[in-house]
Amino acid sequence: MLLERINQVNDIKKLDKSEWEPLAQEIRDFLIEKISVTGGHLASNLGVVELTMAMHLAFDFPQDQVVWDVGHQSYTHKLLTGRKAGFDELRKYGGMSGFPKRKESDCDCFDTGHSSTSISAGIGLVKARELTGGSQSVISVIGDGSMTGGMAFEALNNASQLKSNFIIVLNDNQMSIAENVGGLSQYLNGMRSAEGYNNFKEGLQSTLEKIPVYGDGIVRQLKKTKSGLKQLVIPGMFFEDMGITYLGPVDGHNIDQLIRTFKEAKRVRHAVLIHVCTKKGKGYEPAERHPSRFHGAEPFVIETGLPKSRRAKANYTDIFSTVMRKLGDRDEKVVAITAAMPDGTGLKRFKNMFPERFFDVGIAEQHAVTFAAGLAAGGMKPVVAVYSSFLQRAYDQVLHDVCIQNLHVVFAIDRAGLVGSDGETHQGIFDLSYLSSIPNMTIMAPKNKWELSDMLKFAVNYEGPAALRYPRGEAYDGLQEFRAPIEYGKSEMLYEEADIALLAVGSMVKTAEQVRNILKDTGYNCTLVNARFVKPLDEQMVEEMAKQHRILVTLEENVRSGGFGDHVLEYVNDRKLDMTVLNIALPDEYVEHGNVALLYKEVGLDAETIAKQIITAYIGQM
Ligand SMILES: Cc1ncc(C[n+]2csc(CCOP(=O)(O)OP(=O)(O)O)c2C)c(N)n1
Ligand SMILES: CC(=O)[C@@H](O)[C@H](O)COP(=O)(O)O
Ligand SMILES: [Mg+2]
Repeated sequence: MLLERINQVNDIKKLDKSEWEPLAQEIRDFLIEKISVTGGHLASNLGVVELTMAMHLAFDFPQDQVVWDVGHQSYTHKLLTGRKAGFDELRKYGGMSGFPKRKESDCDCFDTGHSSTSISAGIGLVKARELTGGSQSVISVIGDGSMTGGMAFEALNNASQLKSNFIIVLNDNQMSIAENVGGLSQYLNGMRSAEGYNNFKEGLQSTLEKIPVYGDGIVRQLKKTKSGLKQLVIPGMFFEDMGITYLGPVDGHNIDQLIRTFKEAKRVRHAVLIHVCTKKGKGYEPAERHPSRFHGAEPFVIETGLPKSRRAKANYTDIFSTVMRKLGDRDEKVVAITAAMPDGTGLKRFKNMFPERFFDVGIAEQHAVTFAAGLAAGGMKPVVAVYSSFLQRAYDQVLHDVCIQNLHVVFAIDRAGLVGSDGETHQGIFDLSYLSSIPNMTIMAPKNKWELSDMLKFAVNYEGPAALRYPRGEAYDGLQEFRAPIEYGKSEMLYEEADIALLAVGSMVKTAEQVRNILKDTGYNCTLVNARFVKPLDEQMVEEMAKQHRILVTLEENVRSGGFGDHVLEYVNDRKLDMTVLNIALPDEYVEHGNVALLYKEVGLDAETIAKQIITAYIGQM
């Protein structure tokens, strides 16, 4: 086992060249075996095994610095930097993260999780190197999908001004999570076909040489120009024209070729981009065949590639998907937008049924939102389906382009709340705070699967910006008996008693039901209200509750700061209502990766902890 000899950074350099290929195979086997148990980002990692090995052979970590874009493909890097044992606890609470983490290793120089940040961070490291007189290499590794994000373009624009070495590795596997889309992807496809390019170049050269008297001279002259014939035959030469040297395309599974190219790249005295072509899922047939399915895989059976457990119940994404299809059918004005996540957001079925009304804009949340604003201004009814943590990117677009103009854009915010294994970069725990500060915005959260359906229909028929947020995972199918029509700004009374009132948002209604049962078993009366609307606040309901309750408990799966509870508290204080408010929410902290049920306990959002807190607060009122 070669992997037994890889225990710390740079151990790979002690191997004989003949051992590189067998090591690549062992790394693949290791990743497949471990991820089949823990789950994780398999396909992207299988694609960059040789690329990562070549980097570790050509550079010296931790002196040299690599920034992994998104970071979901950093597993081989982790393996080669002394973290082999961490794979048994990959993405588990207290275990190794699925993303690069500075606190985990000095070989991780920058934390990532959201896409398209690596070139900006890399430029920052380069400038810091220049200012401190360092000599290390700085490398940013970015995928073709992540390269479609606006930040990457902003950074390229800036990188072209660098006067010292900066290496950008563009890992082109023709895939985002789904197939990569758009003009850049087409452009890269053109460059990727190296054979076609080389044939064309040779064909062009021999045609030119045939021109009597002048032909040879033209060819000589062209070869002298900065990028020679390439400049002539590749339209635009986007990177070179910007002042960034382009090297490639390079076979990303050929370690020799990669090392040679890295050596060449190190000599460049400004920014250089190496275009590396890889196969997503390489070496594991199910992942090669279904790279999207194995992008972020649940535990699976290695022999078949099938998930180890089948979901018994529909999740919120499934419900959203079904209702969107119906809405698309009923109303030709309904259009759907995703930023490179047709599968994750559940828009794939809408795409298949209404391809002309479906838009995958690439990993470009900011553009997605302003594009939706344009659609709304043009009379359409756009639904932007997006994960809560990724919408953070588009705060200004929501405010400036949608809400100031009061445009009718619907935000279907999936993965709102704790998402689990992806950890702090992906927890959707800020949206209630960042959205509720924006005038004109309406915010809803469903208590169960039927309410998601009702709220989506309501939002699509409402005039103005409307957001609905729902969590990752299984849709709650309890409380079916409560299905009053959605009324703008109105909450829903579920159980009316006295003394203690629970006012819960979305996913926390289910928890509040459990809390209420615990409290009742302990001998306390307890009202339960489903908030439904986070904005506007149902002030009338709050006033009513102040009449019969000593304590009002707000419950939300969002940070406390700026969240629903904060607004309720503000109202109660402003009106001097005679009632104590207890805000149950997430603390002002980032929540790390781990199983969601466990995380709830850690942050005090589980029913038992909440019930104890309420009893303590209530007794304090006696
Ligand atoms: C801002 C943001 N939006 C969406 C995502 C979700 N996401 C994670 S990886 C990925 C695709 C990345 O494609 P690429 O960079 O080509 O890497 P590959 O998986 O193909 O190696 C997407 C859309 C994200 N991490 N960050
Ligand atoms: C790395 C990344 O951002 C995505 O792959 C994310 O992990 C997907 O999360 P879901 O599994 O919740 O769709
Ligand atoms: Mg890709």
